[in-house]
Amino acid sequence: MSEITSSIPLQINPDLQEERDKASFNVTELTHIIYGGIEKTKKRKRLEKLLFSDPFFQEYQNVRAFGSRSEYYAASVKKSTKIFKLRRQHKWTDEEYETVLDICHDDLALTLHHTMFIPALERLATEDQKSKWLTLAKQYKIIGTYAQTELGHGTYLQGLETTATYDPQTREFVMNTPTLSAMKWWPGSLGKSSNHALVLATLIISGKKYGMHPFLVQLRSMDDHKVLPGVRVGDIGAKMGGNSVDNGYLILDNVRIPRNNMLMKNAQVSPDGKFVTRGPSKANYATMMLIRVQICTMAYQVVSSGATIGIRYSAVRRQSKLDPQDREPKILEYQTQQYKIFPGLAMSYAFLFASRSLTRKYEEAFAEIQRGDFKSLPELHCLSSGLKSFCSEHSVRQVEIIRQSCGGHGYLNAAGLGMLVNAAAPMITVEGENTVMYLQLARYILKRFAGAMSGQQLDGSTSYLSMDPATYVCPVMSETDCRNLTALCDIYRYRSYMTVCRVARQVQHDMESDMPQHVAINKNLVDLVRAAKAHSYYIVVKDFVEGVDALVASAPVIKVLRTLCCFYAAHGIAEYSGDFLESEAVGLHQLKWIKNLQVSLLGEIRPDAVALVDAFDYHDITLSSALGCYDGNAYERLFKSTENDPMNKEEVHPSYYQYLKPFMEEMNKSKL
Ligand SMILES: CCCCC/C=C\C/C=C\C/C=C\C/C=C\CCCC(=O)SCCNC(=O)CCNC(=O)[C@H](O)C(C)(C)COP(=O)(O)OP(=O)(O)OC[C@H]1O[C@@H](n2cnc3c(N)ncnc32)[C@H](O)[C@@H]1OP(=O)(O)O
Ligand SMILES: Cc1cc2nc3c(=O)[nH]c(=O)nc-3n(C[C@H](O)[C@H](O)[C@H](O)COP(=O)(O)OP(=O)(O)OC[C@H]3O[C@@H](n4cnc5c(N)ncnc54)[C@H](O)[C@@H]3O)c2cc1C
Repeated sequence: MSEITSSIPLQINPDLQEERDKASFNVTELTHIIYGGIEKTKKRKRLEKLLFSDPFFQEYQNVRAFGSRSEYYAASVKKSTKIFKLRRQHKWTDEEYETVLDICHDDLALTLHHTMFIPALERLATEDQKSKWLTLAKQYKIIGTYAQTELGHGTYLQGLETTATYDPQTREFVMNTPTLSAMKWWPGSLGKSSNHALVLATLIISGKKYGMHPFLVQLRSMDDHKVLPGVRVGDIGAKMGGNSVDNGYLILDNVRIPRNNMLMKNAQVSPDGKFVTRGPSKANYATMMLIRVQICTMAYQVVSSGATIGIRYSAVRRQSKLDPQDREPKILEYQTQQYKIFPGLAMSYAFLFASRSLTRKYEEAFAEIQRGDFKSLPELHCLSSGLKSFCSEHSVRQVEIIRQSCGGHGYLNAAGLGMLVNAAAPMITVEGENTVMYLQLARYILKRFAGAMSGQQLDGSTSYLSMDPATYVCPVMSETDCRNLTALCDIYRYRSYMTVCRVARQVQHDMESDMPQHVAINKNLVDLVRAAKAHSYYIVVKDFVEGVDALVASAPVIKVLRTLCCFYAAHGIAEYSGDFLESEAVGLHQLKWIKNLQVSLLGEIRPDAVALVDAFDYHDITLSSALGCYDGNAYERLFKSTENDPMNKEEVHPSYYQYLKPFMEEMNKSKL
């Protein structure tokens, strides 16, 4: 009788325990730093316990893995409503609620209600409108979404075709979808869940267009959820990931809404049809900016989850031989394995500090904007556009590398990595496609560079563009200098300066050669994106260095974070060495030293790798990975996961009787 069972051992896998025993620092201390203090960590733990003591959250994982699209959506609606009810029952603050959403770590069917609908009402509605709709939305008496993108246009907002035509007779707006390409297409939670939508449409008064504005439109009956007259709405179909969300389409046919359903904080239409604006026209883009900032935090969560799975699994998986006399080593011992996974580990901490710094800047600027002071809006727009693109691009790519590093098992849904990559992939597209957002940053950088050239003193993230490049000497004079974080940061800064300078001069030269501006810009788009990427890389490295420098922590924690920071910076220079050489931020000698350092740091990080991911303190249900579980019993958990596979329900699958049996009978009878 075989001894093989799918029961999970109670003890931690000794291979993982061994890793934890040799950590050079206190993991709990680092966890507190990550979550913003001991109280916050404790609160998160309490919330985790409360949520996951409900068996539903475990069952949900099975539906997610094995259910049909419709079952998965239904379970996710259930999950959303459970969380909403718990929020009310326990009177969670906004911060506690955000923590719960982080713990849940995956798309809720009603996600748009809290990620965009409520924030949009908060930012775009007048106080009167807020007291009506925001209150209803926060009490879940209405469920809404943010319907901006159309089949024909997502990026180019000036191209949106949905119209809101003011009728002064009835004091209503008439909402219309004039063409196929004008139908709303993509908004999350639109297809089946929402009964209201914030529809972004072109305002028309007396035949004149006044740009894009937000209109609150009821889509479904509050009695039976049936679609209202003039509204056509549905789900747009299965996607690569995020299939718990009903991204939808919406067609409006002469749907009339009261005048007061236009959100009028930034622009108003008076009863007799007069249009008045307050603040800059881009104030209506405020919700997008918020989510761009949040995507940086999501990118941190994505890459740190991937790193946790990859590192824990690599510490319990043994394969092949290093020392012919010894047993098979943990795959984490292979330098190549470290080279695949440790960049994701270092990136996690880099993005933690960068997203924290960006969030702080956003909050400061938002407070100013609330007071009617918009001066920091352009800087914030460009910083958030660049970092949103940089963090999403790098995190998704890195998690895919980690998935590959887990060999065959990484390809299983039970590993959690494929689902993570597919769920995270849209971060690259949503809230502004990355290339387009990099170009927004590049446009800003070019203007600032031109300002610096004409003697303006710059401040904010681009202040370095007023540097005198002639004074630059590579600050790495010897191999030991390579560990100097400020020196590494200076190298990034100079690379960015030179990349910006080169493209700015090229654009200027092209324009001086009588090329129309749009032709000159398009001819240099690739280099403009390069400049935006170089700038964003510099900002992330700078935030990491400054974040570690400012940390109040024990010496071992500071030491390990400095090592990671050094590795992150050195790795980037090694990976993009062509750019760094071309810009003469480093010479060949420096590059060689930095590459040596990059590889030798792998060995320094190795003993602390497991502890560094343990510090993220992800709950097993949050990670949802047989390979990345805290106890390291990966094989048992993989085998256990097959029990829930509906394919294994019957000893003989019904398809046998339907197809295989008759086929085999026919084959057996055949004389050929
Ligand atoms: C394990 C953890 C798992 C966690 C979960 C994992 C994964 C989750 C994955 C994904 C889910 C992520 C998030 C979920 C939440 C929401 C879902 C997504 C919702 C959406 O997806 S919702 C639609 C978003 N859809 C866009 O995002 C459209 C992008 N397209 C634009 O945004 C514009 O169209 C633009 C900017 C390209 C051109 O706009 P335009 O044509 O009007 O302007 P123009 O080019 O003329 O520029 C004139 C002047 O405005 C300035 N300017 C522009 N924007 C500004 C702003 N915001 N603030 C201040 N200034 C701004 C410029 O800088 C310039 O300034 P200047 O003139 O001084 O140079
Ligand atoms: C999962 C998911 C959820 C979403 N949720 C919502 C939602 O809730 N609400 C909502 O309103 N929308 C939503 N969207 C839509 C999303 O915001 C858009 O898809 C996004 O803004 C990109 O626009 P697009 O699809 O028009 O891309 P496109 O602009 O068509 O991009 C296609 C290509 O064209 C290039 N391109 C376009 N313009 C330029 C340019 N000016 N310069 C250089 N290159 C350019 C891009 O770089 C890209 O390579 C969602 C999308 C997804 C995938």
